[in-house]
Amino acid sequence: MTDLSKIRNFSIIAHIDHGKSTLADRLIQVCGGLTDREMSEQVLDNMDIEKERGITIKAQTVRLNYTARDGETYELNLMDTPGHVDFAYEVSRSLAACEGALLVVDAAQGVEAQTLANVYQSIEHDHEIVPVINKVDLPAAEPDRVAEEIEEIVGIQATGSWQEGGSVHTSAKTGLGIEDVLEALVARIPPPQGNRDAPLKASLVDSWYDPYLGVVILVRVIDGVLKKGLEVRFMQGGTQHLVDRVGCFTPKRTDLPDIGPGEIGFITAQIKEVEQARVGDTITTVKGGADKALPGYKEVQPVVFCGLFPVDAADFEKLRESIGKLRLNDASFSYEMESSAALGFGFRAGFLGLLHLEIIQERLSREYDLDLITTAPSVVYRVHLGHTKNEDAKVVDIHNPADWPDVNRIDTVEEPWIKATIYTPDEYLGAILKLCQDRRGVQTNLTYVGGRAQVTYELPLNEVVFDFYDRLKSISRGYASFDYEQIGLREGDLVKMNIMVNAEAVDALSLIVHRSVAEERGRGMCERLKDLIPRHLFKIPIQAAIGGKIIARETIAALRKDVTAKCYGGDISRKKKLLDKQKKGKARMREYGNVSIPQEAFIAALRMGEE
Ligand SMILES: Nc1nc2c(ncn2[C@@H]2O[C@H](COP(=O)(O)OP(=O)(O)OP(=O)(O)O)[C@@H](O)[C@H]2O)c(=O)[nH]1
Repeated sequence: MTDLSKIRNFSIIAHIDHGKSTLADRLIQVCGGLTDREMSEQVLDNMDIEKERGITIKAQTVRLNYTARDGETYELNLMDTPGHVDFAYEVSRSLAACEGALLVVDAAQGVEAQTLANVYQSIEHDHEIVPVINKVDLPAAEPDRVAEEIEEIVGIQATGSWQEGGSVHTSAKTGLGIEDVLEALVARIPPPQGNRDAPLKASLVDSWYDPYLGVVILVRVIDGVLKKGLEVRFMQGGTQHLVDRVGCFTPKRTDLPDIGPGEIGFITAQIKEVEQARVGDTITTVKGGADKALPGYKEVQPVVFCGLFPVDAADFEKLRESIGKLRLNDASFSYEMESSAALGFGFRAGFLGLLHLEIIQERLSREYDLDLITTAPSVVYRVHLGHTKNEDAKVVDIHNPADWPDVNRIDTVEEPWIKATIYTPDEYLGAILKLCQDRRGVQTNLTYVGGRAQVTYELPLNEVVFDFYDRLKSISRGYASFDYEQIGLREGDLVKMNIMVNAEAVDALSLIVHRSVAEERGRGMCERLKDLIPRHLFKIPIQAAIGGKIIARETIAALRKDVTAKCYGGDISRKKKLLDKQKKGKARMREYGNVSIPQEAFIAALRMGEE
């Protein structure tokens, strides 16, 4: 157990690509945590998807021993935090476990919106923030300008040398300035406080499933000592467990005799499901435990929902198994079985946000080799129902258009809103304002900082879950950054729009939309479907309707005659091949009002496209 004054707990805040992982690797290398060969792989981002998309999903912590220039050896705990708004709660729990943070800013790019959100959180946790201006080796680097920008935008000192309270200049690539980062950490980040003799209080920072160890729990001990063999109680979850392993990551897993106050480490306790080890819970001893849990616990609720269906109906069991496995490691997404006339059996799943949805979807297709159809994402609507002869008035939360109540019973509908902060080079501002305006946004602020604009909008979440982020990226050629937080429910004139093919409603294409944009969306959808559905022998009307009212219509003209009949006269084997091919094709079609709709059409129709 280390003397409290020799411990430093910190996290790294950085915008994607500003060099967080590279810097972390360097810190590990300097502290001798790994050999060169082991360093050849980036250590902190360990999932494929994280690597490819450059996003850290699960927090990992590394304990480093650093012998400083003062001759003392310090225990540095580096807490990696997920870098995306969808995981804001996990971020807040990780930050709460630290006393300080490194703020890494690219010397050529400067401060970005997403960095800001995390910095503000860090400031809220009373962190000592050490600015690190990275990539000073780049020809385009302007460390002095960026230092001024940090002062101006973030409001912390960044000019001057790090010894004077300014920023550390580094190149994580060449290794320049890495020791200065470690010295600045030791000198400027305060040591943790805690009482070894008080009842045990440890904060559950993160948990994940390990096939060999079961659920691994990352903890920050506040008071008391965590040891193997201790009977512990999870104060929020209400369960009891026997601690059977205590340790840390260096980054290799290393067993320890105990974890004392101020320290970060992991425990295992024969827990089978991450659901039982909820982030934010307080761990104490069964005997003589603490009587009050640590503040800040929150149960996370999914906010974005969508249907997940296998393209090949025969894959349903495989999908069920795979979803179950993923859920073992991620208690924040939920799912239940759903069936759709168009898409067969599948699941309705809930996510923390769009990125979370994409990650799960990608893992299902990549790790489990599943071909999936995802229905349009939906948010949770609060619907107020009036009373009827037989039923009292009541309030229901709806996240599936299929469950939308009868219009006549609906009094009012509320929808979730967000506050979005967008940070963009000037030249794209006009197009971005238009996009926000088109999505029912209400502008609340617009400021300019060093040739870039920061604009805040209040937007209905349902306008954002569609393709807002993709559109934003495409109109700003990738330069705009976007960040959001939820700001509660507001009443809205929301209606269910059905899409009918040959007079039959296609359930998978139903949407909840605001009345003001319904016609435009309906028209877009009908136009796309017209191109996506092959011609049949009869005329096919495609309609968008709200209740009984048709708001948009397209017609697919009939094929005049059976053109295939005469093409393939003689060759039997060729004809057979063709029939086989047709049969396979049929399996991927869905019948609606006698119309065969190719599977691809659903996917393409749901893509909002470049309207
Ligand atoms: N020239 C230069 N490139 C750097 C430096 N530090 C990192 N990079 C490069 O910048 C890119 C992003 O670095 P990462 O360390 O993956 O960035 P990150 O902030 O961890 O990004 P995410 O993990 O994607 O959030 C990589 O191609 C690095 O090689 C540096 O000091 N100089």
